[in-house]
Amino acid sequence: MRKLTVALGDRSYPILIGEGVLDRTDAILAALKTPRVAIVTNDVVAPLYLGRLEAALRSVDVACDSVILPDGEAHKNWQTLNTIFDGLLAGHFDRSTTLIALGGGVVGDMAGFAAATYQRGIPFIQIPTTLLSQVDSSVGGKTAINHPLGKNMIGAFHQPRLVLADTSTLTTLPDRELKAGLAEVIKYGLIRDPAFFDWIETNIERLLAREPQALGEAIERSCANKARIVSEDETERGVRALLNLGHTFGHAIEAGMGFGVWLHGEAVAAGMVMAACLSNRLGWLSARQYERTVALIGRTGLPVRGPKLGAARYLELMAHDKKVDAGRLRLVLLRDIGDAEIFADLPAVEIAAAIDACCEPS
Ligand SMILES: NC(=O)c1ccc[n+]([C@@H]2O[C@H](COP(=O)([O-])OP(=O)(O)OC[C@H]3O[C@@H](n4cnc5c(N)ncnc54)[C@H](O)[C@@H]3O)[C@@H](O)[C@H]2O)c1
Ligand SMILES: O=C(O)C(=O)C[C@@H](O)[C@H](O)[C@H](O)COP(=O)(O)O
Ligand SMILES: [Zn+2]
Repeated sequence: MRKLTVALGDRSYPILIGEGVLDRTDAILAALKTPRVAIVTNDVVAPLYLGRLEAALRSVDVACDSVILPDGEAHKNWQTLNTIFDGLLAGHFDRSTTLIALGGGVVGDMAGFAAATYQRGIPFIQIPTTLLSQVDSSVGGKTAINHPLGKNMIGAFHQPRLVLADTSTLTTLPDRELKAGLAEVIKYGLIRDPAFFDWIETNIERLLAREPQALGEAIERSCANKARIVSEDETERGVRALLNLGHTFGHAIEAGMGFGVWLHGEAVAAGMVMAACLSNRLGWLSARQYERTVALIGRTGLPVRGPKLGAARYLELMAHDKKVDAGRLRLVLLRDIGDAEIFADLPAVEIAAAIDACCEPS
């Protein structure tokens, strides 16, 4: 088992990574206020892992109920969030209850937001079961739902008490979802960890073949990068914005195509290509490093081009980005592989040209 800590003073919490950590009731018990939990999951994950988690909890006398959400990004909205509140209220869950998110990033973001707001805030635990959620969304306390006009527009920062990333759950994950998770793994290399980028280049076939040792290392190095950034800047006043590389373009793709058509990781992959292309056009990222970026994303089987929505539509959607400051669009761009920076006041004509250059031909 691998263990990391997100260092946030008295709100610090452990991330346990490894095969079988879902059954680590000792860690769960240590994170509970009282032996009562509500598990939030979805109708794909429940038949796979809910019974096992419930049995483990009951074996140590923890009372548990569950709320099962419909699967998918299209359901990351108010209506589904309300079903969590309905379940919690109907079951007379009080403020001493701990909520457990069992599933991918959609379940984690929604359960986390429910925990942040139910009776003004209850503790929660993340048990991520997709690669993307194990390397990114379960760590750091960003919780949210979507709005038709934009991604994650309504949410809160609310840190979990514990993250249990059981790598054995990845055996049931579809290939498309595994690749989507690798987009966020590549992101860490691009924004701050050039040695990790080199390692991914060397090991991408092992990752795609789901070699446990390679996946474990990728998850640990990703979480270590994220934990460090979150510890430095919990609420995105500065360096945390770098975790948004490719996301301003990517969120436009997700909203523009309709939530769930492009997976988050796929949209981020195409968005990172756009960000790298713009960085190259502006003279910051060398042609060689731009080519390496596109090549690695392509070898992963992720899209290296966005859908042809038209640059004007992209820019319209990107204007809703949460990094917009007093009406000024801000984008994360690359000076080099492993060296990212946030920029404002970029020429719109250059942004549009990069989008056009990185979209599918009509
Ligand atoms: N909070 C954050 O910091 C953060 C970071 C990155 C992404 N996100 C959000 O996370 C979401 C994407 O997360 P995701 O990629 O995990 O998608 P997801 O939650 O939709 O899960 C992907 C699919 O895999 C299924 N699934 C989950 N675990 C499985 C398993 N072990 N075996 C088989 N199927 C399984 C899910 O039911 C779903 O159909 C987006 O909404 C994105 O905005 C949040
Ligand atoms: O944790 C963060 O900070 C991130 O930006 C991680 C991203 O991968 C994630 O997709 C996040 O939800 C995007 O944040 P948002 O604030 O743009 O919604
Ligand atoms: Zn993301």
